[in-house]
Parts: sequence; structure tokens; C-alpha cells
Amino acid sequence: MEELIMTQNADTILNNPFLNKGTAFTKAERQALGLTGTLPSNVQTIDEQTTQAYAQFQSKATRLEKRIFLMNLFNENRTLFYHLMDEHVVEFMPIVYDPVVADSIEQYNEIFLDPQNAAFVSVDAPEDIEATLKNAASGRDIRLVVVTDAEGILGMGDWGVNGVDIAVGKLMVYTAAAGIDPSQVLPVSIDAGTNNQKLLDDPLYLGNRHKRVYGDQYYDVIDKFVEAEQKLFPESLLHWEDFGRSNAQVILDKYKDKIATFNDDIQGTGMVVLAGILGALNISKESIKDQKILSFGAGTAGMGIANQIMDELMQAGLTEEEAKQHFYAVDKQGLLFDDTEDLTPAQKNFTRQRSEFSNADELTNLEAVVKAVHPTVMIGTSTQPGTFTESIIKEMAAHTDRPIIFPLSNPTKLAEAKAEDLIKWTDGRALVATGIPADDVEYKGVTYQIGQGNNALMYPGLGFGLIASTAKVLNSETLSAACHALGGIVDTSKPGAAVLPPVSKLTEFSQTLAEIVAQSVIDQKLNKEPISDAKKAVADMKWFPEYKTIK
Ligand SMILES: NC(=O)c1ccc[n+]([C@@H]2O[C@H](COP(=O)([O-])OP(=O)(O)OC[C@H]3O[C@@H](n4cnc5c(N)ncnc54)[C@H](O)[C@@H]3O)[C@@H](O)[C@H]2O)c1
Ligand SMILES: O=C(O)C[C@H](O)C(=O)O
Ligand SMILES: [Mn+2]
Repeated sequence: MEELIMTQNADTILNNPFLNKGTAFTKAERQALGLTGTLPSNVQTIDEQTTQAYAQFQSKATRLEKRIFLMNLFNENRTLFYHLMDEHVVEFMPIVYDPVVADSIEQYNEIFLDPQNAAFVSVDAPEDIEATLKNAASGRDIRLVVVTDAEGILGMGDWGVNGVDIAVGKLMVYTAAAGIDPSQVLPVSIDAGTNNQKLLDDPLYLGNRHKRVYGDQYYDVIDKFVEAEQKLFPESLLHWEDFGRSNAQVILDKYKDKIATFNDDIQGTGMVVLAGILGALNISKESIKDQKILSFGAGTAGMGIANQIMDELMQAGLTEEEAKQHFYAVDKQGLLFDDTEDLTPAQKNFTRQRSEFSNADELTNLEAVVKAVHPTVMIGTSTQPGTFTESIIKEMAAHTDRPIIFPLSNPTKLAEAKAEDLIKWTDGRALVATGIPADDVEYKGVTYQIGQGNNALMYPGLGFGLIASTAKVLNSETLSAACHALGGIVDTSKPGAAVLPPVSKLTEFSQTLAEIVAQSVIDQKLNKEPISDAKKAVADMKWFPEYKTIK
């Protein structure tokens, strides 16, 4: 058999997405790096490459084809990919991230081309965890890890190893929004098996072909993973994404006081929803202390949101008991009471008493609860499409001037309602945010802008601020500071103003958010390294999608 000898030659450079510049390698670089003659002779600028790549992107007929084109570019040349994305953030966000990322997860086996520099941890080989992370990092200085076990991908349930694409997608948004160096990030899939029978039966499925592992064996793998991750990348932030309801909070509670870490579905979502509510109250000129908050879908996100709002109410001077009186949690069982069966630990903090209602036994569905409670804020994280019906919304809107309504379930096909319907059903009074991007709504001569109530507005700035300030942990004080960071960006005096800033300003406000987060860390002396200037720390860390000289 012939021997393959690996040396630093043209192939290894042109196939390394962190180094590759393609036709932008200069004559001198081509000579120094052994690339002479391996590329067409014309040397292009990154702007010329970007124009060419965008034309190719536009020529693709479907959104999935567009995504595949962008993923190929990402796999070949990270700098060019981000240069292009920088110019088209609003257009690319739904393609590289939610909602089209959902299609690529569903079709991962069929369209698989490249592991995208992710680490694939297997529950069946705990002894390989350290080597797995080390190999995938391949000597890079990792500062940010996004890990998923894919038990709860968006609202689509269990997608096994296919879910790795959400980790890759979240990281793309980090770089595009906040400017983390793409060579300093690592997406991780924890393949704990899958309960998705369709995948188990699919001969093309690429993950472990067995049922999902739970309990001690699972937590042991998580422990080993965290240990290896911290050992290999001691300066890194660990971001948890799309874990199942039974594990997400347990894992967060285990590590949140020990290392720099957060759960995006619990905390990132809590942040964006509180920021959206504060934005809405800015428009309606109401106080958060006068709100009755109904969470429909009291799972990972629903309870993360409730806890973040709870914190805000307590900072506004309410006791914990008083603050709790503002919440109504509704799940499959209907309104959650203290004697409801199968409550999760997170739900137990937000239950009501049957004696509060004359018809408690009838409060088994959203419509009955809305009638009985008259909420002023209604948040959907239920994964149940179309459940915010016209009659429910009209009932809610009959008892409050400016109903705050956030149907947040993703992707598009799972949303509790469409922005356009909510505006119409409430005669333009609803203050709306949706999980995926929504078009402006024209109604009776007013253009309503719809905020994107997606944690992507918050986690890049949050994470980048934590990394830049070398934070030891993330605490509630820093989270709260971050929730208030987006105020003032939207002109609330304009009719139809959005409750959250637009994605077109994502880069701008992610920077502000990062600075506020870093400042909070420094103020509390939670930084590992001696840092005093938050703005400088953020600026120094920021990566720009421009080619650097290769030596
Ligand atoms: N926009 C965002 O930023 C954002 C962030 C996180 C999650 N989400 C979305 O929220 C949804 C939930 O995500 P999660 O991580 O909390 O999942 P989860 O599984 O932890 O929670 C979903 C909850 O909905 C409940 N539910 C299911 N059917 C119901 C019904 N008929 N009536 C009432 N409740 C019902 C479940 O019992 C569960 O408690 C997903 O669609 C996800 O995409 C959006
Ligand atoms: O991924 C998203 O679009 C937001 C959120 O983390 C979700 O799970 O839905
Ligand atoms: Mn998520």
C-alpha cells in the first residue's frame, strides 16, 4: 500500500478554512507557502471575492440550497464567509440560523458533506472524550464551546447527532454579531443516542444507533466532558443549547457556580423576553409591577423566562411571595396548581392555589385560563402551533390596552401565532415579538415593526462580554445588567415601533451588550485576569473578517 505523508503543502493550506484565502493569496504568499501555480493567476481582493460569492448565493433557487452554498463556503474559507455575512446579516441570519437550520438538521444525513470542525462526543466512549475535544480543536486556542445533546432541538424534539448543526449555527451568529474569532470556537455534539425512531430506522443515520441514555451513565459523561473541556480550554465559556427538559436545568445548576457557563434556552431566552417586555412597557408607559404574566409552555424556556422576570420584579422592590403572584404557568395539564401531578422542579416555584378560583377544575386549557386570569403578557414556548387563537387573543385584548404577546416557539411551523394576525385581532394594540424573523405588518395606515424575540439578540453579546472579561462565573447581577442594555435603541415614539431592536443593528448592540456585561464582571471582581477597562477588553478581543498575513 502506498504511504501518505502529511506535510505543510498547498493542500493543507488550501483545505484549512482558518488559513485559506483562495484567489486572494498574493504572489508573495503563493511563493512563500508553496502555492505557486495552484490557483488561477489573477489575485483578487476580499471584496471582489465577496461580490462573486454573493452572486452565486443569489443564483440558488431554494433556501436550503442557499444554506448549503454558504456552508460550503464556510467549510472552505471562514474569513470570506464572515466578510460576506457581515454585508448581508439580515438576509443570512434566517439561512445560517433559525429557521433554515431546522431543515438542515432534519436532513443532516442526506446533505452531510463535512464535520465543520465540530467535536463528536459519544456516550459509548467516555474514555475518548478528552482526545475528541483535543483532536477537534487541533491546537487552536478555544475560548467558546457551544454544546448540544439535541434532545430538544428548537421545538422539534430529539434529533440525535443531527443536532450538531444548531451548535455550528449558534457559533456563526456569535462571530457575525459579536466578533468572536472563528478559530477560537468549538461546536460539540454529545451523542447520547436518540429516541427519534425515524432516525434509528434510517440506514443513513450517522449517530449512535440506540435509545437515548439517561441517569447516572449520562451525567457521568457530562461530568467527564466538562472536566476535559475545562482542562483543555481553561479560558473558555461553555454554552449549553437545546438539552431536554429533564436535563437542562439540572446541568446548569450543577456547574453555574463553578465555571463560566450558561444555558441559552433558560437564560438567553429569559434575557431576550425581559428585554422585550421592558421595550413594550416603554411603548405603553406601563409598569412591570402592574403586569399579569401567563407562560404557555412551562418548560425549559418558559420557566427560564419566568425566573428572569421574577428577578426584575424583586429588584423593583417586591418580595419573592409578592412577585410570584404575577405569574400563571400553563402546561399540558392546564394552569399549574400546587397539587398538579408531574410538576418539574422549576414549575414548582410558579404554581397557583385552587382556592384562588371558583372554577379551578375547569382551568385545563389556555382559553379557560385566559378568561379567568386576564393576563397582560402572554408568552408562548409550548411548541404547539396556532394555539394563540383569535378568540383567546380577543379575550385577552378585551381586558388590557396594550396586550404584550410573544409567540416564541420555533421554527416557523411551530409558532403559537403569526404577528400579522395578532396585530389585526387586537386592532393594532398588541405589542408583539416572534421567535423567527417576521415581516413588517401594514394595518390601517401604520407600519408595525415586529421584534425578533430570539435569544440570538442576547447570547452573542453576553458570551463575548464574559469571554473578554475572563469571567469566572455568570451571576444574576450580570444577567440583569444585560437585560437592560437594549433600552434606548428603538425610537418608541414612532407609531408601530418594535419592542426589540432590529437584527440590522445586531453587530452594534451586541458590542454595547458585551461592554455592559464585561463592566458588570469587572465591577463585581469576577474576572480571572487583571482587567480594568471593559471597553478595551471587548475591543481587543474583537475579530474582523479581513485576511491576515500568514507567516
Ligand atoms: N425564541 C427564542 O429565543 C426561543 C428560545 C428557547 C426556546 N424557544 C422555543 O420554545 C419552545 C419550547 O422550548 P423549550 O426548550 O422550553 O422546550 P421544553 O420541551 O423544555 O418545553 C416545552 C413545554 O411545552 C409544554 N407543552 C407541550 N404541549 C403543550 C400543550 N399542548 N399545552 C401547553 N404546554 C405544552 C411541554 O410540556 C413543555 O413543558 C420551542 O419551540 C423552542 O424553539 C424559543
Ligand atoms: O435557536 C433558536 O432559534 C432559539 C432558541 O434557542 C430555540 O431553541 O428555539
Ligand atoms: Mn435553543
